[in-house]
Amino acid sequence: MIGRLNHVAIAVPDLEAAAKTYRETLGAKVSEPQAEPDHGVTVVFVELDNTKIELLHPLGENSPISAFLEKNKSGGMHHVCYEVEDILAARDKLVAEGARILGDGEPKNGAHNKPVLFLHPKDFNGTLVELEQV
Ligand SMILES: CC[C@H](C(=O)O)C(=O)SCCNC(=O)CCNC(=O)[C@H](O)C(C)(C)COP(=O)(O)OP(=O)(O)OC[C@H]1O[C@@H](n2cnc3c(N)ncnc32)[C@H](O)[C@@H]1OP(=O)(O)O
Ligand SMILES: [Co+2]
Repeated sequence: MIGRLNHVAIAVPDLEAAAKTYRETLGAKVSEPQAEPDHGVTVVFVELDNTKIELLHPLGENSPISAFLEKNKSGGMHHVCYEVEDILAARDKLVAEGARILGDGEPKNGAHNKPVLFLHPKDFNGTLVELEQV
């Protein structure tokens, strides 16, 4: 069911500083900040040869990542995103097997304007998993 690793996300306390570190210290190609109000985050993508790093910062009052940054003041690994061909089929299989889909269970378009879902970290070895339909 899951295919390529689409991205690894890191929640950061200072998006501009993190983007500068990846661009200047690590010499990577880094996108401009992209506000994603429907997801309560602003994101920047670091383009690597074999995948992407998504740098995340809270946007708005009810960001789903605010509590995470409260607990992890320097930031930290937040989620992994796997690609799937059919996100509804993936969801139905996961639900049938007892996995918890976060939110209302309906896919919403993510930063790549493709449908995404999130799976509860407690069901996947303490790791927040995002699925993106490609
Ligand atoms: C623009 C879209 C973009 C894209 O790629 O396209 C994105 O990726 S958007 C990313 C931001 N959106 C989300 O993360 C949506 C899904 N996340 C959530 O709904 C919440 O973050 C949630 C429910 C996973 C955690 O929310 P919160 O931290 O407020 O809840 P709790 O404090 O009650 O945490 C419950 C339990 O889970 C542990 N936890 C929290 N976050 C993570 C994490 N990132 N990885 C692993 N574990 C996590 C937390 O420590 C609690 O565990 P406990 O043992 O009970 O302390
Ligand atoms: Co993501």
